[in-house]
Amino acid sequence: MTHVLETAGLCKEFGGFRAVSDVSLKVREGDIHALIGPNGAGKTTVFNLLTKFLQPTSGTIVLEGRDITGEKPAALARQGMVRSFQISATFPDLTVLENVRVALQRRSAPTYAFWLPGRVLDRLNARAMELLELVDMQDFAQTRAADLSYGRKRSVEIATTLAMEPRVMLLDEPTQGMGHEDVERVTRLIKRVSAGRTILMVEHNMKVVSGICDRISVLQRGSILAEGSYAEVSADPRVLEAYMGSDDADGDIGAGGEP
Ligand SMILES: Nc1ncnc2c1ncn2[C@@H]1O[C@H](COP(=O)(O)OP(=O)(O)OP(=O)(O)O)[C@@H](O)[C@H]1O
Repeated sequence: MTHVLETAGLCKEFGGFRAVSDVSLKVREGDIHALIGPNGAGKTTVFNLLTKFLQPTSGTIVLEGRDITGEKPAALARQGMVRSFQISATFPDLTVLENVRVALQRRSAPTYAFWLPGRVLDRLNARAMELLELVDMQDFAQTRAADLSYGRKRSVEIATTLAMEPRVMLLDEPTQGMGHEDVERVTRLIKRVSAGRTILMVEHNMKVVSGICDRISVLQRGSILAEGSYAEVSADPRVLEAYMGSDDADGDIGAGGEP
């Protein structure tokens, strides 16, 4: 089994406080891998380390065999790892199609071009429509991004992330703040766009995790407590104990969470 993303002994200290401690994470190629854990466990910090928003105190991060520990965030996208929802914010006054086209343009011509030949624009529009179809947003192509519901905005963000052609996609709480219908729609969407790529996501909603994730790493107090399938980690007494007394209502792994 090939590991597309691997950390070894990853640590992050803030002042004297160790938020992430000796995390060795192995993400298998093609998996949807979830990072879960009670509030304050260190999920966001690990995510920020992986995407280079934070520099580790010690440890290494290897992407597809290359050590990326010292890389800048922007360099990662060129190397095939893209984080959604942070760098791919939508432009509210542009239409959905224009938003995806801008993302495609950024990928194909990083230097700003004022004018594009018609045939280039046609090609970008055709590809943008393909991506919108992939996320079920083709009927909203001419809608202003600002006029979309929250869940549909996130679908557009997934399309703009896909425009970067990521082999590894990092999703930071993709269903956070969504109603039941949007959660189901975005969950289906993540499953669909996972074809041919690897996804690592921080997710609190256990229905989403149990429904689509192949492998789960459970963090507690900065360290990996357990790893495995949902069935394995949800049956692990240490995991149940870690969630016990946590105010992480959605993440109450002990409350079941079958798809
Ligand atoms: N910049 C910082 N400075 C100091 N402490 C920090 C900083 N960022 C995070 N921490 C601390 O590190 C620990 C882990 O935080 P982190 O946000 O990574 O947890 P989390 O698992 O993502 O939590 P949540 O589920 O609540 O988002 C917490 O105790 C937090 O207070």
